[in-house]
Amino acid sequence: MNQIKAHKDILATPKIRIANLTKQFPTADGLFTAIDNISIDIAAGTFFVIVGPSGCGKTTLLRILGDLETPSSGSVEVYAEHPGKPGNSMVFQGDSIFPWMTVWENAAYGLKLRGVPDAQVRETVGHYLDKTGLTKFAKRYPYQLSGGMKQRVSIARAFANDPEILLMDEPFSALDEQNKTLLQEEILRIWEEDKKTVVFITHSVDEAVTLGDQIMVMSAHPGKVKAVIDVPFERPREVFELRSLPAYGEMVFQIWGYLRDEVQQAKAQEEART
Ligand SMILES: Nc1ncnc2c1ncn2[C@@H]1O[C@H](COP(=O)(O)OP(=O)(O)OP(=O)(O)O)[C@@H](O)[C@H]1O
Repeated sequence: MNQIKAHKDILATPKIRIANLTKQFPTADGLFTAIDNISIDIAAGTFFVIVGPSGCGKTTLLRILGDLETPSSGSVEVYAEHPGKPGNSMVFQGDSIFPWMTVWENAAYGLKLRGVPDAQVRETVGHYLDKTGLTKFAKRYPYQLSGGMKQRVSIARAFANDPEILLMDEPFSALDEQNKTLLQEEILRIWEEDKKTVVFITHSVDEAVTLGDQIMVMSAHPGKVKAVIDVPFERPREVFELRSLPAYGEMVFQIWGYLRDEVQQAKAQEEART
């Protein structure tokens, strides 16, 4: 269980504190180090994006933040501002909504689970279905939805749940380019409302620069922090406007500079294994 701190400690501390975090998995060949001594503080209200080559430990880190894995050593602390609210909500790539529930029921799931009064559930779910363009589809089941719409349900559910932190693992990676851009615009708009602390994994440097306040580049296995870069672009952001700025292209180029060697190293590691 992540350590949750009381409100009085919050002003003096970041929202998420990762300290000397290492994760090893037992394998047939001995211990495999997926994450190697990562330390980072994430301030409240930061849209924090993680990029790194395949297999560098991004998902493992997110799963530890989400209490789905335990650290081998070191610690992860999430500072709770509203005790009683859920610690985190996760959005994964691909299908992560319940196929037997309607859009509305899926979005309301977290709130109902913790006994939020019906009127408040109606208001909150109505708000996020509206924000994600799903109001008309509230009574549909997932099999009646496109991939982009299913991801919208997942996002509506995560925001409606109102967690301390939002964890997103490549939520748009399975979508086509147009849908991806639309969802990036939507998430920017929704996030702008209450600026929750988000940790977001992506393989796309463009997506990282479009969405993020800070970008952490991880090294190839074993996963370490290679660089943490502040993204200076003002908010609210418009995706196309932002992408037309020369400074945007320069930033993408800079992040690629950090990432390129790591991607090559990860490829070489993979080839050595096969
Ligand atoms: N339960 C496990 N047992 C053994 N090894 C594991 C386990 N979970 C993950 N790993 C290994 O740890 C490393 C990091 O995995 P992880 O899924 O966190 O990487 P990733 O950066 O998210 O990769 P990708 O970008 O391809 O999704 C990989 O080499 C993976 O095979």
